[in-house]
Amino acid sequence: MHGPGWPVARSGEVIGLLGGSFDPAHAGHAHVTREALRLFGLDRVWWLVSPGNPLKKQGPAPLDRRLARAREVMDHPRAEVTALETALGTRYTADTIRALQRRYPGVRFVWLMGADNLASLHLWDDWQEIVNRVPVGVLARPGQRISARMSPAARLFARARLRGGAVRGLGRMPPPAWAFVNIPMRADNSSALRAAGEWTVSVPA
Ligand SMILES: Nc1ncnc2c1ncn2[C@@H]1O[C@H](COP(=O)(O)OP(=O)(O)OP(=O)(O)O)[C@@H](O)[C@H]1O
Ligand SMILES: O=C(O)c1ccc[n+]([C@@H]2O[C@H](COP(=O)([O-])O)[C@@H](O)[C@H]2O)c1
Repeated sequence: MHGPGWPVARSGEVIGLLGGSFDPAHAGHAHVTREALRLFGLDRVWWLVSPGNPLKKQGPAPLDRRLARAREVMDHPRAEVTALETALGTRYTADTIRALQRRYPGVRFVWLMGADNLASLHLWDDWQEIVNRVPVGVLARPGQRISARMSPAARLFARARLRGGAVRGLGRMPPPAWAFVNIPMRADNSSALRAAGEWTVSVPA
């Protein structure tokens, strides 16, 4: 049983987790979510709208505002926008995954991310534990394919990489298992939207 506000998942379901600042959410996030649902054999995807990326110095826009925008952008029956990290009181991904596995026993979680995050995964707290706890699905992003494939994480876990048709079974593979998919890429990014003044960090009066 989960209290109000906790997304529902049945035992045995495969749930992709897309963590991010979503400051603001954009069509690139929605695109990678649809591709992940299609390619990795996922039942659903939950967006984890972060209280704040632990590696970023500047805090993001208020959570409620980011959640509202994310819900406008992501409209899919099998995708859900959540503030789970705020509810769980976690900020680091390893802590979030441990907490979700405790709260949802029997549910299979898959960590999803763009190629830029694979390139810097080795800087995350307990990053090897993340890869050893859940399968990881990586989606191509412009300018990041080579840095991601040459990254410390890709090298250390080279033997755990799935290829070809095996990628479809990612969610049911025992970790460590990861896949990189060469989807049609979209250049959307939140930094550009902030720089263009389309998303101001200050709270509206
Ligand atoms: N266009 C995109 N293609 C592939 N992956 C993406 C794309 N945009 C975002 N992602 C992935 O979605 C997740 C959340 O991204 P995030 O909220 O940081 O957006 P962002 O556009 O990367 O933001 P910023 O420009 O502020 O760094 C990350 O794993 C990121 O790699
Ligand atoms: O756990 C960490 O050390 C860690 C370091 C950097 C980023 N992350 C997570 O990576 C996801 C993408 O972050 P961002 O800010 O690039 O959208 C988000 O869920 C962050 O919490 C996690």
